Amino acid sequence: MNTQLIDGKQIALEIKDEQKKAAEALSLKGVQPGLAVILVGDNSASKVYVSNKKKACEYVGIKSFSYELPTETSEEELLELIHTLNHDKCVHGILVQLPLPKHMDEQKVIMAISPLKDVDGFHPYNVGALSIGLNGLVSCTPAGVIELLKRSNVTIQGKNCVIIGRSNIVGKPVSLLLLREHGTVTICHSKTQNLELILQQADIVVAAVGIAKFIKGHQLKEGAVVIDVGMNRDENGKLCGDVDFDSCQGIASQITPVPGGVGPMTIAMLMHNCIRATKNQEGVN
Ligand SMILES: Nc1nc(=O)c2c([nH]1)NC[C@@H]1CN(c3ccc(C(=O)N[C@@H](CCC(=O)O)C(=O)O)cc3)C=[N+]21
Ligand SMILES: [Mg+2]
Repeated sequence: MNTQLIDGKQIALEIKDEQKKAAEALSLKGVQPGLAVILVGDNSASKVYVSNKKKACEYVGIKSFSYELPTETSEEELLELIHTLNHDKCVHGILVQLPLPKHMDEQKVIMAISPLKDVDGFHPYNVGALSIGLNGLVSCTPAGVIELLKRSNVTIQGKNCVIIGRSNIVGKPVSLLLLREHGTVTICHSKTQNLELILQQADIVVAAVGIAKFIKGHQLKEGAVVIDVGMNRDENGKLCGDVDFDSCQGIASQITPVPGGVGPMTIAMLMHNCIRATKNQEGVN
C-alpha cells in the first residue's frame, strides 16, 4: 500500500483563496467582513495562534480588530467588551482565544457571544444546532477534519469512522459531523474496552486524545484513512500528533502530518466562518 499524504497546508491555502474571492465579491457590494480577536493574558502559544489568525485575515481581506487585555482583566470587563462587539456593525465575528485566565468562567464568556458572531462555533446554540442538523456555525477544527476528508476524495457515507477522544472541542463535534455525512460512528475514550478491536474495523480514524504517538500503524486496518488532530511535543520537544506517523507508512491509504495537517485547516475554516457570518448578518450571498 502506497500511503498518500493529506497536505493540510495546501488544502488550507485553497480554502483561504476561495474565501479571498468571496471577500472580494462582498467588497463590490460595499461589505467589509470584520473579525474581533480577543486575547486575555500573555500565554505565548496563544500569542502565536492569534497572530496567525490575524495574518490569515489580512490575506483573505477580513478586517481584524485586535484586543489584547492584561491577565488581571475582570470577567465583567471582558463581558462588557463582548457586549459592545455584539452590537458593533463592523464586527461580524468574535473570537475569544482559549484558554482564559483561571479567574474567568469560559462557558459564561462563550455564552455572552452572539451566536451569529460565534465564529468558533462554541456557543451552546451552535453546538445544539449541529446536534439536530440545523445550519449554524460549525467549530473550526472539526469542520477542518471533514473538509480534509472531502477534498481528499474520501467517502464517509457508510464507512466505519472511529474517533479517539470525546472532548467538546474536537471528539464530540467531529462525531456529529461524520454522522451528518452518513458515517457509522464510534467514539472511543479513556474508558473504552477493546480499543484495538474497534480500531481494526475503522475505515476512517480521527485521533484527538492528546497523547503523543498513541496510535501505531500495526493497530490500523490496511487502507485506513488517518486524520491526526493531536498537537503534542515528543521526547525531543518536536511537535507531533496522536498518531505515530512513521509506523503508518505502507498501512494507511492516506494520512495527515503534524504539523501541516489539521492545524492550518483550523485557521482556514475560521476564515470560512467569518465570511459566512458576514453574509448572514448583512443579508447578502
Ligand atoms: N477560541 C479559540 N479558538 C481556537 O480555534 C483555538 C483556541 N481558542 N485556542 C487554541 C486552539 C489551538 N488552535 C490552533 C490553530 C492553528 C494551529 C496551526 O496552525 N498549527 C500549525 C502550526 C503549528 C506550529 O508550528 O506550532 C500546524 O499544525 O501545522 C494549531 C492550533 C486553535 N485554537
Ligand atoms: Mg488544532
